[in-house]
Amino acid sequence: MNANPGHTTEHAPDSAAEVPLRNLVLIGPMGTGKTTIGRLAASELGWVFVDTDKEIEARCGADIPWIFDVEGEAGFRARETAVLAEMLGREQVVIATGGGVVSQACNRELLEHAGHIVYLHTSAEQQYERTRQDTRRPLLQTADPLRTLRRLMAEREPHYRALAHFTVDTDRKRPRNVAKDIAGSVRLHFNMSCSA
Ligand SMILES: Nc1ncnc2c1ncn2[C@@H]1O[C@H](COP(=O)(O)OP(=O)(O)O)[C@@H](O)[C@H]1O
Ligand SMILES: O=C(O)C1=C[C@@H](OP(=O)(O)O)[C@@H](O)[C@H](O)C1
Ligand SMILES: [Mg+2]
Repeated sequence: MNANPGHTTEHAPDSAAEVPLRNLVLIGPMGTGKTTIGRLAASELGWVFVDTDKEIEARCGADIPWIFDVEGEAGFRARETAVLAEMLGREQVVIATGGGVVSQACNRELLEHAGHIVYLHTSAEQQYERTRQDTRRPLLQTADPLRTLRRLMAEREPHYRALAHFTVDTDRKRPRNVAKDIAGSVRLHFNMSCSA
């Protein structure tokens, strides 16, 4: 019983899980601009930027093609889950994920408890145009990368859509403008003023 009914106290949450962390997570297929736009969105918001692929490479001391070659995709996915779990525990961070993050049920579960999730979408043709000169995506080193991109999209898109709070089409849009739209959606989601 409260002996002093007029007195209010701050309610301390029972566990850290009750506190919604303010972070932004970019999901979407290869070549939609998660890495490029994530960096710009972080600078719009004044938040820290992290890219799970870069973090995996830094921790492993090897690049993604090497990890796929030596450890297989399964080895890469295990590293990705470990990095994702750690990044999602941080505040005011923009996290660019790799396109395959939604392929693992454990990652999808982690993402369900993340902050604001934005799905970057673009056509398969644009994805192909943006990635075809780059040999650092092992899953696209196939005879027909456009077909691979379409197959991966068919498998993964239901997950992108189910997880996202906000979806942006990046076709024919400048990364800077997309980043501004995303920063606006973050401010709305967390009820932040422009200077927050
Ligand atoms: N909105 C955009 N318009 C044109 N090119 C873009 C756009 N966003 C990204 N790019 C280019 O596409 C390539 C892949 O972008 P990246 O950020 O690495 O994508 P992701 O991380 O989603 O795979 C880069 O060369 C980048 O400069
Ligand atoms: O779609 C995928 O499975 C992958 C996407 C890549 O990241 P980007 O989406 O940033 O290219 C990278 O994580 C790895 O090559 C696997
Ligand atoms: Mg990337």
